[in-house]
Amino acid sequence: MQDTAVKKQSKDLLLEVNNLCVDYFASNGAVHAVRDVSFVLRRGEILGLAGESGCGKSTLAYAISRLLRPPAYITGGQVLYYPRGHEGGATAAVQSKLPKKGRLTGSNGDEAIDVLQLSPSELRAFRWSEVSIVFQSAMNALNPVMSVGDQIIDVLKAHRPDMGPNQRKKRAIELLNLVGIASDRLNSYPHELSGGMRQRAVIAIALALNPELIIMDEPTTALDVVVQREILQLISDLCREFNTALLFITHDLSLLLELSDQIAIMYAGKMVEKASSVAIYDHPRHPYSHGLLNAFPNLHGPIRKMVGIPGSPPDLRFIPSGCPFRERCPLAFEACSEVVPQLQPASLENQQQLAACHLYDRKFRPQGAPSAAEVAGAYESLIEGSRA
Ligand SMILES: Nc1ncnc2c1ncn2[C@@H]1O[C@H](COP(=O)(O)OP(=O)(O)OP(=O)(O)O)[C@@H](O)[C@H]1O
Repeated sequence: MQDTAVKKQSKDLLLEVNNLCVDYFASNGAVHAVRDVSFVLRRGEILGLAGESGCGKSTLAYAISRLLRPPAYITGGQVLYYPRGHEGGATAAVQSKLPKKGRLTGSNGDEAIDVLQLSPSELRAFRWSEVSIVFQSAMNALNPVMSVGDQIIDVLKAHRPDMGPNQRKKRAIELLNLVGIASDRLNSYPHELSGGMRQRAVIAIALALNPELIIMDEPTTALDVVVQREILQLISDLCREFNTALLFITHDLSLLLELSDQIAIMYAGKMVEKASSVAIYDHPRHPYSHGLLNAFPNLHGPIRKMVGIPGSPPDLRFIPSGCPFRERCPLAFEACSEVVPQLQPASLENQQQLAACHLYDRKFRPQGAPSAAEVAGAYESLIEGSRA
């Protein structure tokens, strides 16, 4: 029974990122923006990526979608994409543009595409039909001199040559309705729509070709809180309805708690914790995750005392030895400046909650992991100390 379950789970793999590294070769030194990041994303899963500004979230998203431009270079690692089977909803025209030759065998034994090796034409097919990308301030990226309907129809024209004009128009109306925009807005121009509606139109375009994965980088930051929540709910409902996986990036961890199945937390280019949203909310293990969780107001759950994290992240050109968070960590000890911690299960009870922190490694801390209260207390003392 268990074997079948494990096999089925691994069959659901959609994206596998292995030891990805990205540097910006700036004139004043190489900025190590993404450092040895590994994670998997399953079909239909919503993964939230959080971390302070500058920790490498956008760079990671650009690297996965092969949108990096010099001076950014991928200096190591692998991005594997597991294409859907024949039963999937993709159009045959689009499927055929993905390479058949040179496929690798992924970690679950299935055929995988090596995204970092795709040719420009394969990349175009991959980006629209398999992966849609919505980047920061996307709602201002709509073409101001084209109606929203025509912008959707344009995407269909380019990628669905099998569709006739009537089918394309019908699909554009269907997509607008899906995101809560009435059909009579088909001929509206972006300036005739509110910010929230423009963002909905962008989501409709992202969904146009039934992608398997949508990557969204801070898509709602320009909106007020109420509209932001409506849009997040819409995104989550649509992803659940179509079993679309979502990689959602924000610096606001509280937004991710409701939206995501899994949350990954980045600090100074590294992934420092990955777990289900419930586990992160109930008991964040990495001291950085704890600090981040208490740095934002939360609309639900018990009231938490907002404390913030004193100090600032390191310059990514000169990353300190050992744990990159140690200089701000209230519980850092000797090993933290000597050994780089690796992501590993943080507790025996939950092997799926991974943290890159020596506090959870018996080799370095034989007395066992600190309790949540201990981490909170250590933060309070740190803050008191920084005020004194
Ligand atoms: N063109 C560039 N040249 C040099 N360094 C860069 C360049 N673009 C980004 N960086 C640096 O790379 C690091 C990661 O940036 P990135 O934008 O990926 O972070 P982020 O977590 O997405 O931040 P934000 O939430 O502010 O978008 C930062 O330290 C940033 O200063």
